[in-house]
Amino acid sequence: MDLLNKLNRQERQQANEYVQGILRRKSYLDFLISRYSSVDIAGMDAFFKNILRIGIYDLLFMDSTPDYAAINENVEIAKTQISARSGDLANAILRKIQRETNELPTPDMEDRTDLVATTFSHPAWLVKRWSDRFGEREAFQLMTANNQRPNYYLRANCLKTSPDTFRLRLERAGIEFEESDWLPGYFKVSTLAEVRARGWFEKGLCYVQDIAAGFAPTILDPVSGESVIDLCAAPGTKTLLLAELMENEGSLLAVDINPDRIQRIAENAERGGAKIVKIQRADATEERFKLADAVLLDAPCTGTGVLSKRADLRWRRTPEELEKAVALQEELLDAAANMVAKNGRLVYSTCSLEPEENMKQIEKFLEVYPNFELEELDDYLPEEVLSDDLKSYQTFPHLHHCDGHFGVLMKRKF
Ligand SMILES: C[S@@+](CC[C@H](N)C(=O)[O-])C[C@H]1O[C@@H](n2cnc3c(N)ncnc32)[C@H](O)[C@@H]1O
Repeated sequence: MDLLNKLNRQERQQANEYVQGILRRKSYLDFLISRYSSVDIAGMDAFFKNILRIGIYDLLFMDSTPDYAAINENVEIAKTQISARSGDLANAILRKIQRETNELPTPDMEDRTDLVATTFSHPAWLVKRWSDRFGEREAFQLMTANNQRPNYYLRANCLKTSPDTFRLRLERAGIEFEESDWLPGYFKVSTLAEVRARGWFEKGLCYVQDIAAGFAPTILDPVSGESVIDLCAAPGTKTLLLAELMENEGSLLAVDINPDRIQRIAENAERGGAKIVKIQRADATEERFKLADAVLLDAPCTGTGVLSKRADLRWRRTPEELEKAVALQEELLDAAANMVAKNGRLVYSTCSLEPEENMKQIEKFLEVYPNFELEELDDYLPEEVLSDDLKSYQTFPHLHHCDGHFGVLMKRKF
């Protein structure tokens, strides 16, 4: 973290590109290292392995880095930071890979799951889970989408500007964008650098928010004067959209358990002019709140819908983590149900693709809480993201070209 703070903005972006990119391709890069190195990768010094990963990633996936720079710079680091011998070894490996770029070996493990996991750089348990569920072909498409550099959506902050004015700003600045027809005010861009350079984030004119992340506040549909609780709110991107939809009138309580993340809600609300936001640090499973007209539970989850932007998650999540997430979501849903006033609304959302965290979780909930009922969502969202009964949405990176999000809207009847 200290090192990151010493970098300027451009260097930070580049560091992020390397970290995310290498994490997206880690198994495949390691496969190449094991094929081209005379030293066994299992016993290889971690720093040296990372130098090789960067060098190979540079050679194969970074068009902006010339091959000679990819080789020389990484060889030099190995030489000066480790030893002359390591420099020689890095040089031999990287030069051979450069020469053979067009005929690189493909993974050839006997076990099918291992082979696919190495080829697509995903953990074996996810490969198995997704292949069983979607079939191999579609699982390949999903993993391929996860390995792409992500596009970003900018959402115009309607407390400070309008979609029309913001579109004009983008046009005048010569920033290429694609405007979504799913929700108003979302503009897809391929890089954030130019928007950052113009200071639009600091001025609160726009936020980075995937279009599918906008679905949950949209279906909660809060109006001016209502009381709303955003139960797992940090860093507050959905809170800000709620404040906008409420036209800054009413009461909007943003709750989160994490002290560092909660600070970011305050910063974002201040920047975006979301004046009605009150912030409370609390464990939502324990704290009692006044009944609200509408509650958003954007639950902590495995994040398997956002593996392109959060490449690290694929290596950190495990089946045990999935079980833990499901248990916490169940507790949070219990708590949320007791915060909704009669005739009030509850939205449950995740950025997961896993049924246990999504519809199966809701089915269990509805068995315990017959006073809640699912609502249809076609008044709010395009049918292409809705289930057949129109009562839930689920996006997939390979089908919808955005992050994978799930959500439902429930009404409390009695
Ligand atoms: C998916 S993130 C929320 C993202 C946020 N809604 C947004 O759009 O910016 C889930 C959040 O739940 C919070 N959380 C986890 N357990 C919690 C609990 N028991 N009570 C309150 N917040 C909790 C985490 O700190 C995390 O910030």
